[in-house]
Amino acid sequence: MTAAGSGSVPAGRAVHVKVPASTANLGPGFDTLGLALSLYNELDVEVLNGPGLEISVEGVGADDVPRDESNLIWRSLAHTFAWAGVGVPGLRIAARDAIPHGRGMGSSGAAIVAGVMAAKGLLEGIVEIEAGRALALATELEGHPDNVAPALFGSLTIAWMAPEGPQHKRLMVHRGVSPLVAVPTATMSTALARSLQPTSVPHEDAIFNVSRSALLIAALIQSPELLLAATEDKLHQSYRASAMPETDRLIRMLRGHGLAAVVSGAGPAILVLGSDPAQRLEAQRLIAAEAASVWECLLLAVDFRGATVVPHSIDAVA
Ligand SMILES: Nc1ncnc2c1ncn2[C@@H]1O[C@H](COP(=O)(O)OP(=O)(O)OP(=O)(O)O)[C@@H](O)[C@H]1O
Ligand SMILES: N[C@@H](CCO)C(=O)O
Repeated sequence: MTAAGSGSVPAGRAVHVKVPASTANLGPGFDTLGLALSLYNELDVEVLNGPGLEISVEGVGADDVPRDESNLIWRSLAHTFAWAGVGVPGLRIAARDAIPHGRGMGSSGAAIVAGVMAAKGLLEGIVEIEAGRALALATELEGHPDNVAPALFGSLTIAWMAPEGPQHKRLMVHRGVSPLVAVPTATMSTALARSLQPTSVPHEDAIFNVSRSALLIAALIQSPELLLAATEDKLHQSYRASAMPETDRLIRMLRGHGLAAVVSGAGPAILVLGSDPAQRLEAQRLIAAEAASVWECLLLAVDFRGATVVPHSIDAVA
């Protein structure tokens, strides 16, 4: 369905977009649960006087990002304009990236959300893009909603697919919950990780994950002391472990010390959900002692705001 908009975006219109990283699954909540984290990609987008596409990228992973129409941010922006029924104008896009690619911190989701939000800002007054539409457009490109929902709305999100499209519920997180993400130098594509999943699982494993997912919501919003039990999983991590053996080994080690460690998204980064700040410092110490050189520990806060877009003066656009 498209919005059949009329009109075009005037030259000189410019927006600034900020999108948080996200960690999906959180153990048992495969393709459903996600948490926004305080690490951000930023973007300036300006409408040119004529046709064209100029993309500049700075920061983490900049060398790997295409500068043409295969760029994920541009594809997402163009997808949103196509839904709006408005032609894409010539654009200058300047990206500053902090979210590492292919680690399980929602870099593709953030790029997609950046494109949707940039389009939303540029189309303001021409075609309005409501929150539910933004989630639908982003999910169409990402394939599953568990990263794009927290990237869009912030905090902890439950996302699910309904006949009318993806839906979400945003929840506040208990203030004791203290995330740490341990990021390795190695990467893992989400597509590869998903290819390792079986098409069906034993009924008892499904029951196991239903119980832990329900418990995990209680642990995250009310009872962080339950996080270790609540982050157990039988739906995805064991099937993917052979593709990321060091991640698997460190998670077992951390969980053996009573810490709620899980694969972050499709990996290979590790998410530790401390029930208080001291727990994640303990996780940081244990990781440094075991695997210092190739793992960077990020002590992050939960982002409660989600993606933002604001008009931007062109004088300030590089
Ligand atoms: N800022 C960006 N600009 C353009 N493309 C990006 C950007 N960030 C990520 N991408 C694209 O997304 C790909 C990584 O997506 P992938 O789903 O494999 O990993 P991820 O999103 O980091 O991890 P996960 O989905 O497990 O959280 C990159 O190889 C690149 O093609
Ligand atoms: N739920 C997704 C998150 C990564 O995009 C997966 O684990 O494949």
